[in-house]
Amino acid sequence: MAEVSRIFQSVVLAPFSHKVDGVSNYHYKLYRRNRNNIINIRCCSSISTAETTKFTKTRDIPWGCETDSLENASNLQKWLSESGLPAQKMDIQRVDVGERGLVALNNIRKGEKLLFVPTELVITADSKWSNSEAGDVLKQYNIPDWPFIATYLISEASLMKSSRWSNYISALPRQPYSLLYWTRSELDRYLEASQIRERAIERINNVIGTYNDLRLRIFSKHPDLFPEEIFNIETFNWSFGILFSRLVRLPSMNGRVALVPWADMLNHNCEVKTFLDYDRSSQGIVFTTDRAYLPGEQVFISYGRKSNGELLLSYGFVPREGTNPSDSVEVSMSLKKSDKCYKEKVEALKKHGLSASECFPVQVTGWPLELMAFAYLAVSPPSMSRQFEEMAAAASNKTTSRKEIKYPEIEEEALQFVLDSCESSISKYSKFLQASGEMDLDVTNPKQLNRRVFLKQLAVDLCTSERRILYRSQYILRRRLRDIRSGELRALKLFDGLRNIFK
Ligand SMILES: C[S@@+](CC[C@H](N)C(=O)[O-])C[C@H]1O[C@@H](n2cnc3c(N)ncnc32)[C@H](O)[C@@H]1O
Repeated sequence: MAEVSRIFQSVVLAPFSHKVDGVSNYHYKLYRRNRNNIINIRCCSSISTAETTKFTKTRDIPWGCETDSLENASNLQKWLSESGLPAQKMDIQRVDVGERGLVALNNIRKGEKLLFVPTELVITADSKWSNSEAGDVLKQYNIPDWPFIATYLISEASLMKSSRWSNYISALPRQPYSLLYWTRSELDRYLEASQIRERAIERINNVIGTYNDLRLRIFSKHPDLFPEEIFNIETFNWSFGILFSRLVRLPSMNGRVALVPWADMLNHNCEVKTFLDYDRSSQGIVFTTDRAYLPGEQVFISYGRKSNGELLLSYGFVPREGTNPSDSVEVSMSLKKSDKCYKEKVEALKKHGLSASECFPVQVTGWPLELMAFAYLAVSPPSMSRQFEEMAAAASNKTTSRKEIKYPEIEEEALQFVLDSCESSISKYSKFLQASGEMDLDVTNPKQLNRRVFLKQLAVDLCTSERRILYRSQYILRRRLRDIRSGELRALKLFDGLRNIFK
């Protein structure tokens, strides 16, 4: 939900390399409404690193529910009202976008505050542990909020009815949607063209690294409090999947991260700007509507200004093409190894925390200053070596002054370099999109087929939207280059004309 996924990258305990000694293997069931069709998926999946694919004993997640279960949602609703949630103007219902969601019961005005979930009904790193001994041990280790809450959630879930959160946990999806649950071969097969594949692999490895760190440092020393049957990579994948798709950062609570039961039934809409926050006057979690809703309409919030790739990564869905104003595509750019100044340029980039290959986000509306600075550096000749440092600094977004740098003498080459990078990306997307019709011919297992159809559809939606942005950039770049070249041609003609006069 609000801007949390990126934070994870910096807070997980990830001193571990990508070497993994345990790999997860799931059996799970997915029921997914995709646009107008319901696709039913039941399959087995595994998460593995590139190097290792070791299958361990299958362990099912014994808590949570199907992603569209209304029965569990109504038990949650009942428990929340009994626990102090005020009467609501919304109800959990089956919806077209997001399977379950909150639907207006009455007219809701624009600018109205909704929800008022009391802080006692919110899960944070300060929540009371039902197993207080386990909580006390974990607190001694100074664990960051994400892995701390992930462990808390598993601990509470394992206590089933004895946990005060049992009605909440029973209404959480047993298999939340996100790229965390795609196998390595699925990521390679469907997302090869998109940079989001790298982010997904990094995230999967971070979760495994975090779990391994907790296991080595804490769980193995307290097996009575953290038994492996409960605290294992499968349950950690589940709890991190829940956090990625439901945790919110509350700006008015000093940026605390929290799981907010009931509020986390709200689905995302790219056009909506309102988000969840703590309201000091009512001392509850609220959001203020930025449009009116009629009874029966689904109410939405914003999970943050995220690209389609980021939404797929954390939440497992891709908005309809052209509906996400925050959509962007990561374009990869690399220095040429044959560059005479390759070493000096790499050195300059290194000083600013960059490497010879970098990715930059491109939007329909344009590209960042950093991308142009990297392009200038990539094409600059040895005679400009004194400017390498300045270019590398501007390519890194760490500089405080985000001044646009311009080198008219190499602008054409730099734009051509950006165009080449976009075109090489476009060809990867086109290759995938062309082949996607034939991709499933080799499927022999019908159960796998449904999953493949579903994942492929998500990948096709993502790749189509990312390629669309690149097409737009290609158009703008070609026009700029044409203008520069025709300007040069005019200047050349003028020069020739003058020369003829003086002759
Ligand atoms: C915070 S939960 C929202 C409640 C969720 N629908 C449920 O029933 O538990 C986030 C999940 O809802 C679904 N979702 C939210 N917004 C969506 C959208 N615009 N399109 C499709 N699915 C969406 C995704 O599965 C996502 O992982």
